[in-house]
Amino acid sequence: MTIILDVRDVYKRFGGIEALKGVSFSVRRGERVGLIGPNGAGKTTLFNIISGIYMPDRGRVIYKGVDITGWPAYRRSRAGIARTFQIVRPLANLTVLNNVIVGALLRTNDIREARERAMEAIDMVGLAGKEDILAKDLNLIEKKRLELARALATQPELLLLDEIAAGLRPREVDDLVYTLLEISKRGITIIMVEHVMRAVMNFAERVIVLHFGEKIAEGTPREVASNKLVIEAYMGTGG
Ligand SMILES: Nc1ncnc2c1ncn2[C@@H]1O[C@H](COP(=O)(O)OP(=O)(O)OP(=O)(O)O)[C@@H](O)[C@H]1O
Repeated sequence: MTIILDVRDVYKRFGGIEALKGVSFSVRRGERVGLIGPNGAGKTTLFNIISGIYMPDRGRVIYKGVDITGWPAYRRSRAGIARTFQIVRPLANLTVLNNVIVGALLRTNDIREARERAMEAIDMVGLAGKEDILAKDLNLIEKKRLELARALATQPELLLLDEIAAGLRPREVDDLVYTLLEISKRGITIIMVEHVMRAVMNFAERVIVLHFGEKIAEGTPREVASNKLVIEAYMGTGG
């Protein structure tokens, strides 16, 4: 199986805080990976480094065999790396369709193609029929689906989800995981940063655990859930 992403010995410091201390891992094409860890473990920082918002102090990010460590975010987006954000901020006064078209336009300048991609993405996330609703009139789960559609409209090969299940009820979490599994079946590689264990355990094939900027465990959801270091990390911080 081909490796789509290879994070090699990545370090990142913010002033006196070492947010990442030599993190390495690989992700296979089409894989579903969960990235967990207590608050402040470095998960979002790692996403920011993969998506090009931050540069690492040391280490490399290899995507599809190419060293993209120095690439700006827009270039990574065009190369097929997309992400959703922890706090969903759709353009409130635009319709669902126009919000997703804005996403699609990151990848193409052709408005007709952008519209087509947007309609496909809206369908994939289960918002078909809601194209003309204003984003501000959606409920939380619909806003999450819209955020997902905006990322999908860029036609990603690698999708980074930052706490997409936060704030949802268990039933909504399960519905969203179902949608994500369907998206994964299309061959899109997904890395999920998540505190909602119900989502990670039902979605991920493999889970990577960060704690104080270091990878402390990696394995199937069942393996990491019973890992002593992981249990101690969560108990120690209350995270
Ligand atoms: N831009 C920044 N400036 C200063 N410190 C930062 C910055 N971004 C992250 N940090 C610090 O780096 C550490 C890792 O933060 P990060 O947000 O990556 O953790 P996280 O695992 O995503 O946490 P959470 O689960 O709470 O979102 C924290 O101590 C945080 O305060």
